[in-house]
Formats: sequence, structure tokens, C-alpha cells
Amino acid sequence: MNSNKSCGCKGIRSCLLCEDNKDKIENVSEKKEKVTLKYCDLCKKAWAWGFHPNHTGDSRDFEGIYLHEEFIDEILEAELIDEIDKTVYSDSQSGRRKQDYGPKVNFKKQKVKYEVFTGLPKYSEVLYTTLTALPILKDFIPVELCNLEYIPERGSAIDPHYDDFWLWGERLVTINLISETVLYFINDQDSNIEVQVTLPPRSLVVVFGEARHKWKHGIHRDDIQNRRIAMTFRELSQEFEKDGKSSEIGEKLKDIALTFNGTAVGTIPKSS
Ligand SMILES: O=C(O)CCC(=O)C(=O)O
Ligand SMILES: [Fe+2]
Repeated sequence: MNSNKSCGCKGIRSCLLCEDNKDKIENVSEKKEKVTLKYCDLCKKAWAWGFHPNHTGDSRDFEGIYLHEEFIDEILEAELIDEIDKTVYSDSQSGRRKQDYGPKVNFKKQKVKYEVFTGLPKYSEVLYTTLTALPILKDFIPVELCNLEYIPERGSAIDPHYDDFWLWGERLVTINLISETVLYFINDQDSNIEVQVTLPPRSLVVVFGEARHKWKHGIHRDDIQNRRIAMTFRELSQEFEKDGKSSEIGEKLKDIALTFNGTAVGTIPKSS
């Protein structure tokens, strides 16, 4: 590893800016024999081969993905990118950059503070309206938007992980901008299986149910061929909902979020 790095990587994470030899770190786990299954949104199963309805080979049910292609049009996509790029990004792990609109959270200590949170950004209001018009998201109240930027030049990727269960609720909602990528899913019980969900540009993906709870998700470096921005909205867990033990802070977070008056946490708007 290069100690003169200027990136956001910590611990075992790395990107092209901090690796001396990029082959050293990436894909150690991929040396293991792996069965890759591609998720088909038409039959809600993951298959080894072929396009619907002519799939062949191994298959398995894969529950917990809602995929909506062309969720936004190219005009709105361009407007969103334009707005997003007006705000400074901060370096994040594994060659990503990010902008965060949400509470300050210490996941280890399970502490959440709303004082720094000024709301979701103005440009996301139109998305909130369109998202909550979908039956699957009709009661969805986002209290965080995280914009992640991936580019091939930095070897951007995200290691397989679960999104936190204490703070974040059932549905993880992502709008995929600019370029296609593949969101992959793995779990420790079926350790040789990888389920891949292709996300076209302008698509919406909602991850819930088994895909949220049983499977970890990630994005391989090789699946970032062009710049990509992921806008991920998160809702609160039951603990922060009415009658939950942290409902007061939950209400506060929702009120702040829906002012749509926010600036990114820890960053300042660009001066021009
Ligand atoms: O980039 C994506 O689509 C996924 C990002 C993600 O999993 C996360 O931010 O937790
Ligand atoms: Fe995630």
C-alpha cells in the first residue's frame, strides 16, 4: 500500500489511488469457484443462463428486489447530475466519493444526532413525490440521502455489506444515474453463489425482504466502466417509528428531512 495516498480508504479497504499493485487486493475471494446467477425481474428468479423466457441451467428464487427501468427520463437525470455536482464531494472508502444528507450517526454506540441535519436537498423533492406514488413506497419517508460517485479511474467499488439494521428500515431505495452497473448479492450460507442484478442508467431499485436481510450487497470494481452516481434514500427502522422507543427522535428526523431545504453534511456548497 502507498502511504502517500490521498483517498478515503481505511483498514482493509483500498482503491487505485492507494494500491501499489491493484491485482493484489481486488478479488481474492473470486479465486474460489463461484456460481454466478443473473436476476430476472420478469420471473423474480436468478438464473445461470439465457434471457427470459428462455433461461437454462441452475436457478433459485430471489426475493426482495423491485426494479423499475427508466424511472426518470434523460432530462431529469441531466438536471439531477447538474444539481448534485454543485455540491462538494468528500472522499469515501474504496475509491468512492460521497455527499450525505442525513443525521450524524455513531453505529457502534447506536447514537444518532439530528442537529447537523438540515433536510434532504431541494432537488430530491420531485423524486420523493414520484417514489411515494409507487404502491411499494407509498408510506416511505426518507430521512437520509447519500449520493455516491463511482469512477473507473479510482477503481471505485463497494465491498459486500448489510446496511445497518438498528437505524435503517426495511427498504433501501436507489436511483442509478449515468451508467449501467451490477449490484451483486452474496451470503455466508451459500458462499459459492453470487446473484447479480443489473441496474441500467435511470433505473430505480428497491432492496427489501430477503435481499435486505439474508444477502449482503456490493459492487465490483470491474462493474464500474464509466462514471456512475447512486442516489440512495433510507427510511427509519421500527424503533424510530410511532410507539418505538426512539420515536421522538424519529419524528424530528422526518420533519427535518421533508423540509427539502438541506445542505450536505460536512461539506460547503461550491462557490460557483
Ligand atoms: O452504489 C450502490 O448502488 C449501493 C450503495 C450501498 O450499498 C450503500 O451505500 O450502502
Ligand atoms: Fe448498502
